[in-house]
Amino acid sequence: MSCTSPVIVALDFSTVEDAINLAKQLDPTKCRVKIGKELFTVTGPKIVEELQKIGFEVFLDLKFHDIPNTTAMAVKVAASMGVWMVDIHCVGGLAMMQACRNVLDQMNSKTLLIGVTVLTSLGLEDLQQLSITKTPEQQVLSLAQLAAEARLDGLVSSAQEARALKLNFPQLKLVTPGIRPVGASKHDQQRIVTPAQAMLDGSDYLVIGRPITKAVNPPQALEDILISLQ
Ligand SMILES: O=c1ccn([C@@H]2O[C@H](COP(=O)(O)O)[C@@H](O)[C@H]2O)c(=O)[nH]1
Repeated sequence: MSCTSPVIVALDFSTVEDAINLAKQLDPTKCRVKIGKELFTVTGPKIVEELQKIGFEVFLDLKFHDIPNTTAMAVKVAASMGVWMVDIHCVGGLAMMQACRNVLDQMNSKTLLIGVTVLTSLGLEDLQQLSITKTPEQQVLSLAQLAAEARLDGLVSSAQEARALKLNFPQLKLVTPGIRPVGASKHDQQRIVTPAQAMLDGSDYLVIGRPITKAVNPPQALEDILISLQ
């Protein structure tokens, strides 16, 4: 059965056992799962297969960023593993994003290609330290313009930028981490939004890690978030 829920649970774990143990508590019709750098580095591709075997659609969040050929070949391998979604950094540039789009088109792949704009852990001061004089929203919008030109399927941004992105790029799916239920710890995130507000503002997918995975009762934490969206 395919998943219609907007929630993507970030499985940020350091062992296959911990990741599978958490995934098995969740229902694949109520969320998708995301494999990030920590889990993939420790497990390699077998974790993708294991999660697919128990019914989950997988977002492989490795945020590829390299020269066009290297990035496109990495995206090709990810797509051949049957992942539902894969991401690349928009700051890799237009040619890099186009190379990734082309490789997926040549394969007739259905894997969604998503461009990371400005990480949700970054605020205005962090951008200034990087010699970026734009606000986070201005920087997100200018990277979104390039991603749209490269015909990406969507963007990773904070839900704080969702309204402006949906207005200007209605064709792009918005994947938004930095989601925090009211009262939850921010941890290392800066540009946070509640699940309900993110959906109201135009997010298509909510990436949620610690508020679910570190909860005393992870399936109940997911259920509470889904109820808050009704
Ligand atoms: O801008 C970004 C891009 C990716 N992420 C990833 O999302 C999750 C968020 O986890 P939380 O525990 O809910 O903070 C994590 O895997 C990040 O690598 C992001 O946070 N921001």
